[in-house]
Amino acid sequence: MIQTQPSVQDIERSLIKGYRRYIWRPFTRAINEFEMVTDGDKIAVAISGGKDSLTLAKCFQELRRHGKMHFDLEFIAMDPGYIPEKRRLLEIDCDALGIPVKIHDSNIFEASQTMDAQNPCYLCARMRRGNLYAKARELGCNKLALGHHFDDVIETVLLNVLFGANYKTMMPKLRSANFEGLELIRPLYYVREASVKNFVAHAGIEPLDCACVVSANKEEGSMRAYIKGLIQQIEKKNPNVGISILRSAQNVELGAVLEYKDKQGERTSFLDNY
Ligand SMILES: Nc1ncnc2c1ncn2[C@@H]1O[C@H](COP(=O)(O)OP(=O)(O)OP(=O)(O)O)[C@@H](O)[C@H]1O
Repeated sequence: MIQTQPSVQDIERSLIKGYRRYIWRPFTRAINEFEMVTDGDKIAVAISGGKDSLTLAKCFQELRRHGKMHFDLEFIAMDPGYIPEKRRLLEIDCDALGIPVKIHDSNIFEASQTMDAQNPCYLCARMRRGNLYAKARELGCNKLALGHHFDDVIETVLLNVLFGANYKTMMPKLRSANFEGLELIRPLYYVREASVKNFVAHAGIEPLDCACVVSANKEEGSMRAYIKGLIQQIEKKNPNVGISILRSAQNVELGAVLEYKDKQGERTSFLDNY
């Protein structure tokens, strides 16, 4: 439902005032703690049109305006083959939020379905990432910022443990293996999804939700929804469970695991040094 539209200035003010505690501070904390931005950077902010990336774009605009660092921004959106209404909504939202987005076309929806009709989502995600890196490079950027948030991070940890039989977190930043010199950053790392939802509703924006024409990522989607529900259940007993899951990635004791893999995939068993 589209609500009364506040002005861009009102939205920007609310981000650093009303949402200071829940969005602005955790955003700047992640930027500083993980050293995500340095002077001279040119950052491509990837906008899918969803609530998270729209919020991320506003955070970056405010950081450039109020922060001490000097950096450039590009706002990029890849149209993977959205239906015209979705494409239009993306344009309307960016316009209402004062985000000068550059939209480029691709046929990723169609290509991933043609190449792997059974499981197009995996391919689609990989092609999407590659496409965004390539666009960022074309625009002379050295960083690509994505809208993943705190809940994405902790859900990923549990998805990996409960369904993937591995312990892996989503990293706040990483170097691209295929695009040398490009880094991926996730500045909403400490921002809760609920806060993003509130902010976007307050801004009177109707974000794109699932714009996928396949909607075949049901399995991934339903597992993630299940994990989300699970975390909400546990939060009733332990409101800090989310932080606990996040912190678990900072407290891994190598002396108390059976085996671990290093960056090259080399395995070490506890028996090797017993
Ligand atoms: N078509 C796209 N164009 C540009 N960036 C994209 C696109 N799709 C995804 N991204 C980037 O990748 C991130 C993660 O994608 P994902 O599909 O998980 O998010 P989403 O649920 O579609 O949208 P959002 O994260 O914006 O709410 C997005 O936050 C955004 O930064």
